Amino acid sequence: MTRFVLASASPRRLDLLAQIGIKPDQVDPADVDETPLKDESPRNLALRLAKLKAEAVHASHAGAVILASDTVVALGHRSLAKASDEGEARKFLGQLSGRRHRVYTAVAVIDGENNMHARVVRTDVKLKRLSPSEIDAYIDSGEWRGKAGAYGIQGLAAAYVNFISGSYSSVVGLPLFEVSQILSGIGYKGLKSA
Ligand SMILES: Cc1cn([C@H]2C[C@H](O)[C@@H](COP(=O)(O)OP(=O)(O)OP(=O)(O)O)O2)c(=O)[nH]c1=O
Repeated sequence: MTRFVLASASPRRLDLLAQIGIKPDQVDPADVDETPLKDESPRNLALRLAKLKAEAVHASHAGAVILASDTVVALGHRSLAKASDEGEARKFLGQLSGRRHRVYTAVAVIDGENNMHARVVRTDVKLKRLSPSEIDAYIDSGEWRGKAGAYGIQGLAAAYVNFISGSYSSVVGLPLFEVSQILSGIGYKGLKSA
């Protein structure tokens, strides 16, 4: 069977792939510059970075299927990526508090013949209005680390999510329906059938 390489350091993405029966032959995270371009929309940022990550890893795995992804939380035209420290995480949570936002996750797959297949999935999410003590407790939990927008829907923050419309798995890090569609489309055989 064609080798499958996950170009991601995210443990969530590995778990999500396992959920649909995919165990990568190798995990080879991509190290790319995630700085947004001037006036780049959150959607375009997620798509560009997912493709960039796939391409960066593709070079060293000829003939393999490569999968990479990127998640961006969007508030209006603003992109909230991973918070770099507690102060930024606190700022992001304050901005998200009580407001609806969008989560864009892009997935990019390069097939065994070097063709790129990419999709972006939008999910709308709302966090309830957070009190200062709720923000403090969440910061103390450390769960904000390494997550776009400084929250993880799959953990403690689930208690604060009062609305979601779209793809839950995409918010966690990988839109499983679209991943499965792309992999079926390229004839990849490692999918678990439902
Ligand atoms: C909004 C949200 C994001 N996240 C995570 C998914 C991604 O891992 C992370 C966004 O950062 P990304 O840059 O998309 O990914 P990453 O740096 O973790 O891994 P890699 O680039 O190697 O693939 O935020 C959650 O786990 N739960 C959530 O609710």
